[in-house]
Amino acid sequence: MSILAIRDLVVRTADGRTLVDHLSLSVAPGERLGLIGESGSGKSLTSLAALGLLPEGMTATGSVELAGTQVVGATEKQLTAVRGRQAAIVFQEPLTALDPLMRVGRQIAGPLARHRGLKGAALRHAVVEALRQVRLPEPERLARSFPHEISGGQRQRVALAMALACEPRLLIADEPTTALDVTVQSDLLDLLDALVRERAMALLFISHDLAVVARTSERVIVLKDGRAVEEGPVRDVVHAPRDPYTAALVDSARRLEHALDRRRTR
Ligand SMILES: Nc1ncnc2c1ncn2[C@@H]1O[C@H](COP(=O)(O)OP(=O)(O)OP(=O)(O)O)[C@@H](O)[C@H]1O
Repeated sequence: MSILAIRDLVVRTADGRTLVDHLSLSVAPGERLGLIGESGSGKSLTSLAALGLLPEGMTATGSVELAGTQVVGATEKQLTAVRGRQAAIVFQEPLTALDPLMRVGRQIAGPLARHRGLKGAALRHAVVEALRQVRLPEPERLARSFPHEISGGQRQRVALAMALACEPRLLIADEPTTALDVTVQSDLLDLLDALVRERAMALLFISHDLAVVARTSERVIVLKDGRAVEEGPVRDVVHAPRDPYTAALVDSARRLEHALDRRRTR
């Protein structure tokens, strides 16, 4: 059974505009699926719909089954039972997930206490361990910091530690490295890849960047104007795109790669 099965998902605004248009996708346990498309293609709305987190006024129809729970039309109580434990999300901007006025350690302690029932010394130990698992140096010191006192890359690792605290079976990563500079981005992708493999977690990786998706995912779905235009193993899609839109994405990724290569050899 899939950990996430989306069928005929339609997301509309209150005034009736269709932003996601009959999208179907599924993620098997342990599978890594990439969702790619340019800005505004509906990637984020799809990821939010998967967790029942669509913005106020938007409606979803169709079916979104997350670990066997129907998310479309679910109550907040039903959603709370699957969020975190079954699936967790990391966003492009880690500050979205972090409270600027709370020390990092306390923020990670929240989900750990709720989901694992830890407290006192055991909770403090688990917080440090969670920070260590996302390869943060000096986790004891870091736990005492406020989000603004640490770097962007460190903040994204903290957001990742929070998402992993409940040991979800599916991690949704929505452009998690876009706000970071290139070397930090590369380190975070390596970390994400290692964590997903170590924990045999499924991954839904969302990005506008084909090179990044190729690095993180086995299979990819190409989204354009809220519709899936192509789907297949990453290798096939990159080497022999069938849809003209995908071909254009591949072409621009190649041109960028060549330009970078030329700069490197200069
Ligand atoms: N709260 C909202 N109200 C109205 N329209 C919205 C809202 N959120 C998103 N949209 C519109 O829905 C469409 C899809 O947005 P979405 O954020 O899913 O795109 P995306 O592919 O994730 O793009 P990006 O990479 O820029 O985040 C866009 O046209 C966007 O303007």
